[in-house]
Amino acid sequence: MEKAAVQGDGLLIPLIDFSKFLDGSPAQKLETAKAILTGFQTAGFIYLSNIPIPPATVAHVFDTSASFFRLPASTKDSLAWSTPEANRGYSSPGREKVSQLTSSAAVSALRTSIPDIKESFEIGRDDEPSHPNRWPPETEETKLAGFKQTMTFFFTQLASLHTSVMRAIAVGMSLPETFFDRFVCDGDNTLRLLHYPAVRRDVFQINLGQVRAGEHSDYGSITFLFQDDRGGLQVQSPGGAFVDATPIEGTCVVNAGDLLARWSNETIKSTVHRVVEPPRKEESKEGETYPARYSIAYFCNPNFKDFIEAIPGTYATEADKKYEGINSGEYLVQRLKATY
Ligand SMILES: O=C(O)CCC(=O)C(=O)O
Ligand SMILES: [Fe+2]
Repeated sequence: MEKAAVQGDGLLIPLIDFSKFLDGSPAQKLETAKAILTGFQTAGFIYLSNIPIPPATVAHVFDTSASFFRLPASTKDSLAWSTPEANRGYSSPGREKVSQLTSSAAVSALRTSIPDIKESFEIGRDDEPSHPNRWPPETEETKLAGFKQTMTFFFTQLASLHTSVMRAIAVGMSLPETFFDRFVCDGDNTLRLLHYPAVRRDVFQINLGQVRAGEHSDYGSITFLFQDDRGGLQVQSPGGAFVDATPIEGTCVVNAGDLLARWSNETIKSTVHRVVEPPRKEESKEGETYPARYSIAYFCNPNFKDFIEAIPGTYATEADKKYEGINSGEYLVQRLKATY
């Protein structure tokens, strides 16, 4: 049986060895698929170990990301994120305020009062002529040689992992293993590099409600999240408390997004999470700083062209369907419009 990665206040996030789905016996494969589905149905979050992406690859992406964020602000600003339709480029601290508020007026009011302390860089699929990626220059000065290649390679590896995890969900649901393949084959996903700059500890005392990333749920099918060892990610329990999702070396956090919750007729949960100041290790002193935190999120979506309606087996009769069908791309753009 799998172990718990996180446990507290009625929240249990399982730690699952994904190699048992990919390379295990038929019995191990089925057991792993069921554990993955159960994790998404109960916590909305799982941790996966032994994913088929080598730790050295992930470490290299983290190093490359840190080099990007060291660029001068003017260079980063020249690559600015432009529109929800493109959803590519750089967002300076305060640009995006993730939250559960849906009116952009309410989000704007919140953004000006307590902006998230973070900057990010979004990369989409690179074969989209109408929405080109905003690649930074790979020159002597930028020290970013190989940036585009590193990121596009990682993007492709994660697109393939998306397909594999959706296969596990299909097997868990007793659907044909490749049921979701045709819905995720386009790779309409977003790789987001995240940097939470070093911040004085007292900022969190002075501004009540100050966070590194506000509470929110993700929008798409599933998100893969790689975090460094700083900590600060928290996941909301069924009782409403925020529980630390402590980093575990060699694992990746995977959470279900709102569109998968809707697609599964709410049998899968899209759980609220946030990033706060790291857990206290010793008594804090005025003026001390928390070091920078880096994370990498890969937001997966059903193909933007696809129409998403309740997965077979998640409803008994038409009347049990909780939502109308919706186009995947339109859904995402509508969600992004509210937060930028
Ligand atoms: O940085 C993290 O650990 C979480 C980021 C996140 O939840 C997001 O960008 O959607
Ligand atoms: Fe998130």
